[in-house]
Amino acid sequence: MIALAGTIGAGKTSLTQLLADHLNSQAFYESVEGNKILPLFYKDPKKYGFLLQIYFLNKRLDEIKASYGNDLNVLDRSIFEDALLFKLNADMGRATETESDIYSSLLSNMMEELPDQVHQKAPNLLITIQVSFDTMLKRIKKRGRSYEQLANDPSLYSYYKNLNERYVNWYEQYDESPKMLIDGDKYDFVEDEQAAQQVLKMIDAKLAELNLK
Ligand SMILES: Nc1ncnc2c1ncn2[C@@H]1O[C@H](COP(=O)(O)OP(=O)(O)OP(=O)(O)O)[C@@H](O)[C@H]1O
Repeated sequence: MIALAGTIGAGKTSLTQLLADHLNSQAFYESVEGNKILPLFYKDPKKYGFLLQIYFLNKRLDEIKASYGNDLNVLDRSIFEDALLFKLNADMGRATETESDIYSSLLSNMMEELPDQVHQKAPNLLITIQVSFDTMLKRIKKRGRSYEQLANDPSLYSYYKNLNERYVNWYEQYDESPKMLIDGDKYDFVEDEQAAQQVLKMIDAKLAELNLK
């Protein structure tokens, strides 16, 4: 399967739809609106940080299993990014070292590839959308989910800034599968049809290079 990656508001959900339509495959979304723990986490990250990660881990594995059937199915977020978010939260004192260790070992246990399994769990391709901090803030504001708004909680500014910065390194170090980067500032594939076509063309070329299309 193809997994999208990128910071909050990068455009993963939109590109997932665009790409699945283009490839005539299935899109898999993790419903943010139906996530009851997320608003609790934003209100009290220390209390709900670990629970939220376990919730996401479970959901992402569900998505991976559901999408096995076709190498071109598209997932709106990769399971591997959650570790980045959790590490950030742990570094901010919102999770204990024990929670962080248990999470890491659970993730690697869940994602271990077994010798005779027919389908791999890692994606065939990871597509990361990279956006500047400025774009990230604009998109979060435009989308307007109340618990994500800086106006309601100014302390989110440093959380978002730190997260955005960490994504650069995370992408460089990611080695679970082939990968590619889309410049989400340069290509506004949501508002600009021409940009959308250019992005799809780049992805097609990468899929051809990997013999997936
Ligand atoms: N592992 C995680 N730990 C903490 N918060 C998370 C985690 N994964 C997602 N979130 C939160 O869930 C919300 C939705 O995140 P996500 O980036 O998946 O979708 P999105 O913001 O709709 O992105 P896009 O616009 O790229 O589709 C955000 O508020 C994000 O901070």
